[in-house]
Amino acid sequence: MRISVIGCGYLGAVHAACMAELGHDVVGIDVDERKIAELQAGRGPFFEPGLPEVLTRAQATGRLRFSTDLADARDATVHFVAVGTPQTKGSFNADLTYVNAAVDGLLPHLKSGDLVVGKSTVPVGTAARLAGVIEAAGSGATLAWNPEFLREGFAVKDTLTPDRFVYGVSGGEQTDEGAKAAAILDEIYAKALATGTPRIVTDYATAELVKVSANAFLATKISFINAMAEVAEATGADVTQLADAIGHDARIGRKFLNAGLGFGGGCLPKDIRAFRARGDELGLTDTLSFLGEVDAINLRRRERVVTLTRELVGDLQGATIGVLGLAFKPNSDDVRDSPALDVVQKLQAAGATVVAFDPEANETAQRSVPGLTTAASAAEAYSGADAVLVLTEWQEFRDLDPATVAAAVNHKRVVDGRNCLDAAAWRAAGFEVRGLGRP
Ligand SMILES: NC(=O)C1=CN([C@@H]2O[C@H](COP(=O)(O)OP(=O)(O)OC[C@H]3O[C@@H](n4cnc5c(N)ncnc54)[C@H](O)[C@@H]3O)[C@@H](O)[C@H]2O)C=CC1
Ligand SMILES: O=C(O)[C@H]1O[C@H](OP(=O)(O)OP(=O)(O)OC[C@H]2O[C@@H](n3ccc(=O)[nH]c3=O)[C@H](O)[C@@H]2O)[C@H](O)[C@@H](O)[C@@H]1O
Repeated sequence: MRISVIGCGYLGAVHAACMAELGHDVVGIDVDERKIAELQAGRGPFFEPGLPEVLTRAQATGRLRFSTDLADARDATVHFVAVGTPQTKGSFNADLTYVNAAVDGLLPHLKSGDLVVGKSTVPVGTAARLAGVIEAAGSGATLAWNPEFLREGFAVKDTLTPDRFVYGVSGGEQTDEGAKAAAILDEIYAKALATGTPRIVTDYATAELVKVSANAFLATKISFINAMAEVAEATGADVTQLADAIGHDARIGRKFLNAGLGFGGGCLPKDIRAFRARGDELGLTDTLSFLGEVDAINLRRRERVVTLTRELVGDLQGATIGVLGLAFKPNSDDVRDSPALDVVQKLQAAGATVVAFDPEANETAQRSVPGLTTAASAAEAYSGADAVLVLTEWQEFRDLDPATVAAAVNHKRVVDGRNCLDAAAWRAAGFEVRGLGRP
């Protein structure tokens, strides 16, 4: 299959490389020349485990190319749209500027029989509108919506072996057009389907809603456990033991019950806000109002870490804080809406001197917060600190030897923002330890 992927960010670059890995002939297109240059050189433009290997392998076969020119999509018959849908400045709505521009830009290059496949996360109703735009242009191309569920840090594996495929097609699978679109997607994903991966073929609206409701559910699960952390803090209970205990119930499950600093990243926060905004437009304000609470609980955790730090050090003004972790989660260099970076900025605003280290996100964090002081290692970040904050649970921070840290800091105080440290071992090394929802 000849494929184009429009937008080569965290989603599109991985998708393009993995489609070539599956044997397809792929051109990845992005307006960002820096990203395309990095991809052409066989490097990911961001940190994603396994991506450079897949890129190098696919490029060596000649099946994967990258370009900044949308006209290079003209030889492909399937066009994945993987551009960003960020939060609109000043509102909760998804900004559809990039999706609209990508589809408009594709129109002159589409031929009869071509399939445009939306992968970006969009408000329900977007696919039907774009299908109308494509139909009106008269090329004979059609549209499917095939939402993506990959997690950063596991993006290659999640793309090649997802938990399920969802195809939103015009009128569902019963129509000729829908059946044809589903057959094309089946051919593209044949390898994963052959291993029994479930596939749900549905209409546009359901496919769009599957994506945003999955993210809303995950965000709700995290905020639920963080609400329990608040209750634990008020009562002396231990939220980690609570999560283990309720997680043994198979109906609840232990995954996504890690209390701590909460969710961030380029998706969960903006997706729950965009879902609420779409709910308002649909007259469903009350129905989705709980997502406002999910958001509020999540943001309170960031304040809580600042409060705990203030309790430990007394006055934040003039205090030196060693911060371990800047990325929104481990195994990523993504700092979009990173809870860690938010805490850093709050500490700075309160007058603290922050020295931060992240194994992969120092650079992205500095781009996002110019003037941020980053260290070349964890040891450099915590040396001389009045308190050490662990804000992203990288394995190397879990593995820190408390005695080594104790010998380097100014005061033995640690805030475990991700409940990832062995509190007893740190206390044994003389540290005052504060966690979120743990005594
Ligand atoms: N990052 C993730 O883990 C996942 C993201 N998604 C969704 O996928 C979409 C993309 O997300 P990310 O890859 O994280 O965003 P991103 O910001 O990393 O990448 C978007 C890319 O699109 C490019 N772009 C914008 N307009 C363009 C145009 N007209 N033509 C060509 N390229 C253009 C940008 O330069 C950028 O490189 C969003 O809707 C997101 O919600 C869905 C599942 C997972
Ligand atoms: O739509 C998207 O872009 C993606 O959003 C999330 O993936 P991702 O943002 O890569 O990362 P997650 O692993 O979901 O973590 C999100 C945030 O929640 C936090 N989290 C996660 C789990 C948990 O138990 N507790 C918790 O605070 C993480 O630290 C992180 O900040 C979803 O998991 C993906 O299925 C989805 O495709």
